[in-house]
Amino acid sequence: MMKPVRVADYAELARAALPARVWDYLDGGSGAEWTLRDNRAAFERITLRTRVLTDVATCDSRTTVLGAALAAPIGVAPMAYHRLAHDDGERATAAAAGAHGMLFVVSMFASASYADIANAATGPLWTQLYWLRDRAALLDVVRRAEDAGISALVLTVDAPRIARRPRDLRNAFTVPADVRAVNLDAPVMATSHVAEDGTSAIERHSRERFDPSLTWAELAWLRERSALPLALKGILTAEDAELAVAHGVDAIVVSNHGGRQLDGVPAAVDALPEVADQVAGRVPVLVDGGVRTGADVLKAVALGASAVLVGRPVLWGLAHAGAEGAADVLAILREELAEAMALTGRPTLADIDRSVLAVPRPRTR
Ligand SMILES: Cc1cc2nc3c(=O)[nH]c(=O)nc-3n(C[C@H](O)[C@H](O)[C@H](O)COP(=O)(O)O)c2cc1C
Ligand SMILES: CCCCC(=O)C(=O)O
Repeated sequence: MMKPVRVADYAELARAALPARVWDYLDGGSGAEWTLRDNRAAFERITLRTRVLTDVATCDSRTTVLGAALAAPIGVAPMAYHRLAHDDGERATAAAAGAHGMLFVVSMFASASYADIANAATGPLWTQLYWLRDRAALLDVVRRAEDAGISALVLTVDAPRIARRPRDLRNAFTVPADVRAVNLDAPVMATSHVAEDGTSAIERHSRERFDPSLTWAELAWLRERSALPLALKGILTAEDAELAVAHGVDAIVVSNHGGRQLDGVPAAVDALPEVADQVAGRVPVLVDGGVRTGADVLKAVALGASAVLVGRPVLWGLAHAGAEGAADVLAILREELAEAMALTGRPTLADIDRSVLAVPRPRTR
């Protein structure tokens, strides 16, 4: 292939670089992958209203989210095991995000230590958590993150367990022995590496270790033990957004886990207005799922997002060319966002409101 010029170009490069079963784990979704497809289709249904002659000589995409100063309202979504994509793993991702003034949300299942990631980082780092049955192990991860200077916690709430993902079931997917979630103690992790026909080790592992009995009231347990800001990731309704604010959460990430949890929930960008309207600016609202172009970022901001998170494309870049590939993916998004701002006549993020959105075209499917 010629030099990649669109984020989507990196998908084919990554597929060619990775073993099929690893590609399937990164690329795949749950069920019939309807929600996975709709995350993209929903962005493509939204058309834009341009304004002209507004002086777009300088377009400023800088913003601050939970104290993190960003060059653009873009971050890397938490994803497990970046070393599946490239040996340099999360250290490369941290360098790439930092090079573009973007946020990196480190997964609880990162394959590099928080300390090593922080050493490679030049920008803000948050970390994602799953609520483990073993509270001591959960707290241990929080302490490691705090010690490394991580500045916010993102609790994922759409995964009381990891959903059935047909590709991983067919492949009996296991995490390779040399790729480890090193911020979790070995005994906690053991089952992720054990093969068993017709099962996914990740799904099995989540059933053993994640605590599905978590309720709103118990969030206080974590708040009492860490002073870091707390975001909830995986909110899709106004009701849960209101509960999150009522429980003192500092930010919300509207997400369907990249179409990897309940198949049949709406596209993330379609759920965003409901959540943003309910929250009404009380806390920042972020969104992830299907962001592949700078215009997608602009659409999300118009619908009320303070920032977007980008998942798979960062791993595509890593798989193709390590830190350089991941950095190029982020560079393309940043350049395309600046272009979308200029060509819609919105030179600042504050100018990007719903007036930039045309009435969505009717669905044709
Ligand atoms: C390979 C992979 C691993 C993921 N691991 C995690 C994780 O450890 N924790 C989490 O909260 N979300 C995880 N996610 C979900 C992402 O944070 C994010 O919601 C999703 O990938 C965004 O959609 P996109 O890939 O279409 O950009 C993972 C997604 C992928 C593709
Ligand atoms: C046990 C690791 C879970 C990673 C995850 O959230 C995903 O694959 O979507």
